[in-house]
Amino acid sequence: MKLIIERLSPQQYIVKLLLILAVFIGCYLVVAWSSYSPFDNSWSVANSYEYTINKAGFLGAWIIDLLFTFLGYSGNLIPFLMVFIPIYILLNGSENITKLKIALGGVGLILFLSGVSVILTIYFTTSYSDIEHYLSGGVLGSFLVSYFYTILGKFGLLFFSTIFIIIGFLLCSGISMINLLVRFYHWLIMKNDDLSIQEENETDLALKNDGNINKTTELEEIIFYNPKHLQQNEQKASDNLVDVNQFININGLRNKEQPKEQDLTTDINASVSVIPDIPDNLVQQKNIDLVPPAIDNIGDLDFSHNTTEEVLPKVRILPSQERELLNKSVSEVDNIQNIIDDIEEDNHLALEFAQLEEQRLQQMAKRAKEINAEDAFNRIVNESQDLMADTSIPTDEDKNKVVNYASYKDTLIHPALQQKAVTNAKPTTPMPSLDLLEDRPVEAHTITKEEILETSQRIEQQLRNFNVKANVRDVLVGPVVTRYELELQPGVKASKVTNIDTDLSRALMFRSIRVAEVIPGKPYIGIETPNTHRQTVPLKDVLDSDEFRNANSLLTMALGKDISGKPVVVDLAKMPHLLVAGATGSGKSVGVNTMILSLLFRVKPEQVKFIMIDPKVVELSIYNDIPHLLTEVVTDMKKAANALRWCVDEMERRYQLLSALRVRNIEGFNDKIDEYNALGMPIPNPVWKPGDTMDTLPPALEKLSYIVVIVDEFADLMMVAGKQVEELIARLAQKARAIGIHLILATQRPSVDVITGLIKANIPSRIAFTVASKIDSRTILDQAGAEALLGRGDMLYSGQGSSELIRVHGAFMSDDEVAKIADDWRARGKPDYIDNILESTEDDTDENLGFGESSDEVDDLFDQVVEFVTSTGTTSTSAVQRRFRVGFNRAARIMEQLEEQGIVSEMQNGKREILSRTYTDY
Ligand SMILES: Nc1ncnc2c1ncn2[C@@H]1O[C@H](COP(=O)(O)OP(=O)(O)OP(=O)(O)O)[C@@H](O)[C@H]1O
Repeated sequence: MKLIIERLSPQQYIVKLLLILAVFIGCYLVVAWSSYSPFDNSWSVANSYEYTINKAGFLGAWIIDLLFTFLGYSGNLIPFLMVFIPIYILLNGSENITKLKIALGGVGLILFLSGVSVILTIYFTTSYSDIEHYLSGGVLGSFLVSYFYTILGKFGLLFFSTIFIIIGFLLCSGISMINLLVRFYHWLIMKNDDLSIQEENETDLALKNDGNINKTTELEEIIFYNPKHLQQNEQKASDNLVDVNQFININGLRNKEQPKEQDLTTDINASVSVIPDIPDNLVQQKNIDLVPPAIDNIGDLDFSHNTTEEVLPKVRILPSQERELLNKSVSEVDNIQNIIDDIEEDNHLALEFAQLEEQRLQQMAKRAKEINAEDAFNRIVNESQDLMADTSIPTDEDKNKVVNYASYKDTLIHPALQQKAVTNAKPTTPMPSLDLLEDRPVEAHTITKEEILETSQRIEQQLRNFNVKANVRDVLVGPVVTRYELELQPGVKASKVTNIDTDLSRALMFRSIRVAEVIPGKPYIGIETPNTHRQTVPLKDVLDSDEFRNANSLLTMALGKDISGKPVVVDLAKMPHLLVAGATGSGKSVGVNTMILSLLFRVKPEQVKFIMIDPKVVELSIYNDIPHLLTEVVTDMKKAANALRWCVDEMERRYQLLSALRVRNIEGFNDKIDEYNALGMPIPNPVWKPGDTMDTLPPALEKLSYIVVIVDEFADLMMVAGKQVEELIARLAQKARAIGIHLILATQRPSVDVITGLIKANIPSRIAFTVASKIDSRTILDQAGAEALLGRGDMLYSGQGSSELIRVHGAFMSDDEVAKIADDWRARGKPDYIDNILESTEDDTDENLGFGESSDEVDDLFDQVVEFVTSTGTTSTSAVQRRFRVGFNRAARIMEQLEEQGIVSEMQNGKREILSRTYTDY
């Protein structure tokens, strides 16, 4: 049993002692009250007996008589109040008692008793001259009534008495009316929760005991309990020293979604990973006919737990499979030879089958000849041969070569090295189906209500040790973390809790905790603690949600699930650019893939195009040749800078088009094109010049597609061409929103030389995965928090410059799933690459790009540009570009030279200021 030792000051000791004394006096009065007789020797009556009837003696009789005389019937309350009020105070923290509280309590009691006495006098006294009134409202009631009756009347007396009773009660109890109602509401909810959990437990236990349960129920709800653990939990609950805070509202503890039947074959893979050893007595054989898991899964077993006690109490598992799997781990590895023998026997059977088939075909050919249907027969045979090409049966001669050559088919390239192992048939559905993603089972929660209540108490206790008084109000059990929502005592700053987060996580023995200072819509702060067993969030679950399906925007992307397990869906068009940063291995690539796949499930190539930049080569190359690409995945960083430059040029071109059509954005532009096409009057391209294309007349305008530029490792790009890239990105980020170009920049180096002030100022939406330090977190989000994340897709999202952070558990998908979707799109069409995206323009040769260039050489146009800048007051690189008809890079380089010479300031928030208008000074 755990003891909580509190240190008390001498004053607190005295208060406690007085309260205990009051309880004893109260008990004495209760005895006196129970044996009170109006004929006893007492203050108001004197009888002829020598002895006292009252069991509490003369004193007891005397006090009770006094109470009755002065307070009437309400005197009955006093002995009981004397017992219960001190007990209540003792249980709820006598250290909170102050003189003011005592004074208010006293006043409250007087008001309460006065109100009650008046009401009793009015309703229970037949006549004011009657002696009875001593027994109804007492002297107090009769005095108040006789004095105020003429002033207030009966109604007035009743009205004020009721108000006095309410005010008196509130003052005595020290609670606010609103608080009272809120607590009552919480109590009601808790009760419902208790009932449903009890029902659930009963169902589960019934299932466990009932051998004749029907199959569907069995498939949906097989939950095994470790009896020892249950016992421990019961013990724990009864051992709780501090009273369980009955107003804690726990949400999300139960899994709302039950696994589907088809999930059950894979269910076992997830379940066994936490079960090192299940005692035989827990294993119940059920007659479920399911495919046994592949032998590879044995490798997934997690043997890090040493005892079954550590195994969490509720585990969703299929017993027959689990036993099979465990047996296999030992026996099948040894019996590989047997398996090979089996395969050989299978091949033998296959050969026999082939021979029979051949005979059958010969007979059919003969029959076809007889009825002159040779053509039809040949066609059928050819089709079926095509179908069987992949599964042709080896002959005896080939049998020995199977291992070496069978899978090469018609090519000399090893299948592992083939870019596209299979050429898929063109899919029939208009968009890729979600069936391409794996069905991953919903994993059961392993945290119990008792654990939650115990942790709540530990959190409150630890906070109290740090002089923070707070009470846990709500608890939210999510897929990866549990959030305890605490109400801080008025006047306590949330930052006080944030400052002690490390000490708190050590004291509470959690790997890390995160303090959410603001919970939108609630007056609480949140303490997020990691769950012992984290659930994976499957991408399919998030994409298959109403939130994703019903989103209107074309550029809607799913991120994962929030703390309560609700899908989080964001709109890239509104962001309008996104910065993703996190330490290596934190889940960035999976996160970026989630975003790309969300788009690939929604958009057609003509609607959205991608430019993918991937210095790591392996991350995005899987998307090569999908029809959405504007150019092949860029891995050379010099070319990547050209791609960004192309985007800037495209942006300028689009702005010209928008202004020619007098529309404000890409949506307006596309609507206008649709409108005129529908009228049969396609709009000729207004910015076309002869020679731009082979046409002799301006070609008709087509709808513009959105362009999403994804950079997987932004730091590499910055290293190769820092200044240029920074400026290009700043220009795109500032202006590209209206014309539909959006950037997603990911980096694993969240330092200020990569995520520069200029980039941050222009990219308001950020995602931070786990990082090493608070400083890194501040670099990304402008606030701490990301250092307390748990890795593997755990992220904080801050949208459109908002300081409010949403914790999201990223969706997960395997590389195979990504490949399947990319293959699906490849089978639908070929990309239409634009040739010059990666090429540098004439004046943007390597030298001019700034790679290896000497900054000492002043550009030929330098003087003219200075004159232009100082005379017009413009410092925009694009203005220089237009005025002098040079490429962006050259113009940017000249501006840098102007900066070096102190003529213009350095770029701040995408702008430069003119520092000197008299160039002759230099
Ligand atoms: N949402 C997720 N759910 C579960 N596991 C995840 C999730 N995201 C990532 N992981 C796990 O974390 C590992 C690392 O993820 P990922 O490769 O995306 O990290 P990264 O930040 O891109 O690393 P690097 O920068 O080194 O490429 C993955 O192999 C995967 O096992």
